[in-house]
Parts: sequence; C-alpha cells; structure tokens
Amino acid sequence: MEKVSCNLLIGVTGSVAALKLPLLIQSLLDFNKEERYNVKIKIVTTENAKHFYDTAVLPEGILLDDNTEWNSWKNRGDPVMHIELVKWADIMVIAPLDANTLAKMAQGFCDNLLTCVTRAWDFSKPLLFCPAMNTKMWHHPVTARHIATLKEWGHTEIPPIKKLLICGDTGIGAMAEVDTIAQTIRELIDEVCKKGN
Ligand SMILES: CC(C)(CO)[C@@H](O)C(=O)NCCC(=O)N/C=C\S
Repeated sequence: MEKVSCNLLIGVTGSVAALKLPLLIQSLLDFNKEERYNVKIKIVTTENAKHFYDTAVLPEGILLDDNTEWNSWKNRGDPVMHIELVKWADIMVIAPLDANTLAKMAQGFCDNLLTCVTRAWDFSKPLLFCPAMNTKMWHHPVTARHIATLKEWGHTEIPPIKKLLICGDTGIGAMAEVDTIAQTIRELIDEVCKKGN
C-alpha cells in the first residue's frame, strides 16, 4: 500500500470557535487510522486563541506559540521558526480565522508567529481559512474586502455558516462544521500531497 504523506499546519485564532480545535485535530489524526495516510500535524496558535481550548487535551509537542519562536532563535545561524514552518507545511488551514487576524493578514501585518507564517507563505502551497466571528462583525463592510483580498492571493475560504451564536445572535458567522473542514482537507491531501513514503 503506497502511503500519502502530508504535513498539515493548522492555525488557530481568537474566535470562540477555537473551542473546536481538539475535535478538528482528532478528526485529522483519525486519517492515520487508514493505511494510506501518513499525516503529520503542527498547530500554530495566537495568544488570544488559548482562551478557548484546553491545551492539555492536545497531543504533546503539537502546539507552537509565539514563545516557541522566540525561544528557538537566540543567535545568528539558529533556525527562524516561521520560515521553517512555511517550508515544512504542505497545506495550511486556519480554523477559526477571527476578524482580527483576517484583517492583519489582509493588510500584511505580521506581529506573531501565525501572521509571520502567512506573511512568508509559499503561494505554490494551499492555504485555507475558516472565518468565524459575531454576525455583526461578519456583516461589517470591511470583512468582505478582507476576504476578497485573501482570495485574490489564491487562498481558499471555507465559508462561515448561519447559527445561533454563543452571544445569542442568530446569523452567519459560525465556523464551518468540523466535518466539513476535515473532509475538505482530506480531498486536498489526495490532490496535493506526495505519494510514497
Ligand atoms: C462557538 C460555535 C462553534 C458553537 O457552535 C459557533 O457559535 C461559532 O463558530 N461561533 C463563532 C462566532 C463567534 O466567534 N462569535 C462570537 C460572538 S457571538
């Protein structure tokens, strides 16, 4: 059986939808239960995202944050983590992508590990993003402008859905369902990731 090896870089930002991170990671690791997949995952988190999930439920060593970057670079010659991560990744998926990081990406800001990765991204590789925000934020005119900018660059949106949101509003803004995201990634792995070990 020829295995498909794939390095998945998962970005997570400060929407309440980040509570779904452990579920998404488990869904992706479950691919490896099938003989044909050899999926490796690294997670790049923003500081705000950490408010919404429990790091203890994630596999050891999978989570990278701003401190990881600063602790790994001390002197000339040391690897620069955000550049190494761009080289390592075959696919990047940011789930959820909150309004703040969407704006930073669209404007080229890079003030943390996650936005430094996206700012140095290799556009020959797929980058998917799953917006998630309050529905009033979603409908603010700047959101469509930022989404359009990312799409112009060739990034792929997995669109938010309409739900009763945790603040009591009902409307578009909820992150796409984990199954939708996992299935989209699975199809992409088959398409872009190298065959062979
Ligand atoms: C949290 C979850 C996944 C529960 O189904 C869903 O409501 C969602 O994606 N919300 C993201 C929107 C958001 O950040 N709202 C913030 C204020 S209303």
